[in-house]
Amino acid sequence: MSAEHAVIVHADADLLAEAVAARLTVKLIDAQSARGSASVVLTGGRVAAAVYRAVAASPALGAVDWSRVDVWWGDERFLPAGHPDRNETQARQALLDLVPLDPARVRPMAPSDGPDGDDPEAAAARYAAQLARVAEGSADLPYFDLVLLGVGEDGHVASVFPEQPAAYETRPVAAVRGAPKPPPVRITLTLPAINTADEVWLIATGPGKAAAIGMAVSGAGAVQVPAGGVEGVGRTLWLLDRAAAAQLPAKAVSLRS
Ligand SMILES: O=C(O)[C@H](O)[C@@H](O)[C@H](O)[C@H](O)COP(=O)(O)O
Repeated sequence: MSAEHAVIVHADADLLAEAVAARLTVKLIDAQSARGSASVVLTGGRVAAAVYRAVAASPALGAVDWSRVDVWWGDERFLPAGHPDRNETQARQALLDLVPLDPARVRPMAPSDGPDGDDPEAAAARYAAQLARVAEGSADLPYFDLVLLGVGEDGHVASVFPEQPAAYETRPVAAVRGAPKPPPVRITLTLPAINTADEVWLIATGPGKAAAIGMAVSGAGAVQVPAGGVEGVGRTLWLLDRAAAAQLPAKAVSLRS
């Protein structure tokens, strides 16, 4: 059971992106001061991209030792390298190419024109092997300080979509075919892998997410509403704007700005 579960609501999408960017910057700094490095798992989507842009524009950007940040992805659209719709491409353009990361510590999921060609199952297995190589001891996964997640209108997180095979998956990485959100072919960490993180932040804006978030926070099952199956080891944060929080009971909201 997560040690802490909180729902923080900000006035609008712009303020949310700035607040999450500030929170992310401090989280990286605190992780580095505690462990010597910070490990973050990125996601895709419009809200995540807005957060990355806000981090890049932050006056505190240089307070992070970017050379000691490990970057993973929670999911990826299975497209050719450099494709503008790849989550890696979006993260690099918004933030990663603007900070002095150690390239060896940035680990994108394989593109569809990479070593595994257009075989997403092989690419998923490759990522699982990469994760295991960096893991300590007998673990299958490295330590994740933080997993960032957007939330879909249907309650998906990463590329774990309701009622799809990845929602039942127990292995850490899965290939996704037939995703309802284009593109149809993806690679994703599964909920068991996501839930090994010390913290997981679910970040969403807009009225279109309100119903799924209301169900997820109220205890909907992880297969029907994957966002409802997210549980960080130390902390689970819902970081929302007012529109996305509109169907939450008042008692569910920890802070409203
Ligand atoms: O590949 C993707 O698009 C993401 O991994 C996906 O999980 C995204 O985070 C949500 O669909 C929310 O996207 P928006 O923030 O754009 O609504």
